[in-house]
Amino acid sequence: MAEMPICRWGIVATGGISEQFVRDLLMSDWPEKKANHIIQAIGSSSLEKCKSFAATCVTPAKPAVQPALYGSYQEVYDDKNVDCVYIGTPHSFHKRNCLDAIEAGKNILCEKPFALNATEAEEVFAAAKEKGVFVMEAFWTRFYPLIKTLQRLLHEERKLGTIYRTFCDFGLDIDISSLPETSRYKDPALGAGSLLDIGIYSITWGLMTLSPETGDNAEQPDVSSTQTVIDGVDVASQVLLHFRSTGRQGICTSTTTFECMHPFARLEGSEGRILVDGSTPSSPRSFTFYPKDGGKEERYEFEKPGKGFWWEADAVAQDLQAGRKQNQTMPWAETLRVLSIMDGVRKRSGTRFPVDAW
Ligand SMILES: NC(=O)C1=CN([C@@H]2O[C@H](COP(=O)(O)OP(=O)(O)OC[C@H]3O[C@@H](n4cnc5c(N)ncnc54)[C@H](OP(=O)(O)O)[C@@H]3O)[C@@H](O)[C@H]2O)C=CC1
Ligand SMILES: O=C1OC[C@@H](O)[C@H](O)[C@H]1O
Repeated sequence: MAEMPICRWGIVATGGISEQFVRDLLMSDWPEKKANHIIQAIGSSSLEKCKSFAATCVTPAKPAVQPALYGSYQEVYDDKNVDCVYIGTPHSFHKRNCLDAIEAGKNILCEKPFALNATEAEEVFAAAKEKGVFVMEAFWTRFYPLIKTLQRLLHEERKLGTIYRTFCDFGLDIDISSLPETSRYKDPALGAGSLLDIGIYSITWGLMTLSPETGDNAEQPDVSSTQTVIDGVDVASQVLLHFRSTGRQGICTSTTTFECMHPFARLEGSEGRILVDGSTPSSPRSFTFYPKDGGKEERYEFEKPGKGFWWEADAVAQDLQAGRKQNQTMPWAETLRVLSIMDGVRKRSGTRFPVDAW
């Protein structure tokens, strides 16, 4: 058996998600741990900010290795001791950050959405292929043991019999008008909008539960959609997926105007239904199977100390150890599959980013 890999991370940006990621990786143990992680370097727009981030999230964990602290992202890319760069900037910077890291020969785990549109993502993947580095979208939810169990029950054990429909809603109550103009929830230049931020999870739930394959082998569903747009920012999206080969339908909704109800997802099939719950669709904790014949319900609960970012991080460490350039759970083609669905949704409602070609 291969030794447990060690991954030395370079963290790019010191915002909310970087803090959660770093705190998780500095935990000593978690369920099904498959790798060890070192926070090797941190880069920020300012050295002061970087130091303050490290004092808050790294120092209290007393790690054996103290990270190098930088007042720029480039120094992280250039740090010879960094195996993989984690990118936690707002969406609109992902492409630039990825290209810079690739240029320096670094492997990458980049936050969701991987880019503003599929064209941007293709550019990054082409550069990664050319340079021979690993790149993955940090779609953490897909790496939860809950998801793996659910997919096995649905697609291998046929727990629901013939799958008919999936409903998933991700709602957050965000008073966008009260936020500063520079907020990533408000500024279209930063990729603001409910679809790319949280609608991506509802679409992913539709794909994961209705379609057994991922990436290149997966069916691309027909899509219809509408969006509500206020001040150039979509605040509500409904995306309907239709898989021609099976007739399965996904009703995938999201909004920043209202917190979603719980359970947040319902899967229907010929043998019954499954309700999925957790704090948000990004972080599911349990699901319950209700048989159609009125038999006894079956509940599945999953332990999750911390936030649960280590599962994706472990997967990256294992891929790097094995010399893989893509991850099987979140391959490049799957990132493109989701982005092209979201491109279509935005095209239909006319929500454009400055970089969109249409
Ligand atoms: N997987 C998940 O569950 C989550 C994923 N995300 C994703 O992570 C990304 C970042 O989100 P989040 O951490 O909430 O964002 P924050 O606004 O909290 O932080 C973003 C950081 O990016 C850096 N940055 C660089 N340029 C800018 C700029 N012009 N405006 C704002 N920030 C800038 C800053 O760090 P510095 O100054 O140090 O360079 C800033 O702190 C998004 O793409 C989002 O979709 C977010 C939340 C949850
Ligand atoms: O990925 C995310 O999940 C949780 C949300 O709060 C956040 O806005 C989003 O980026």
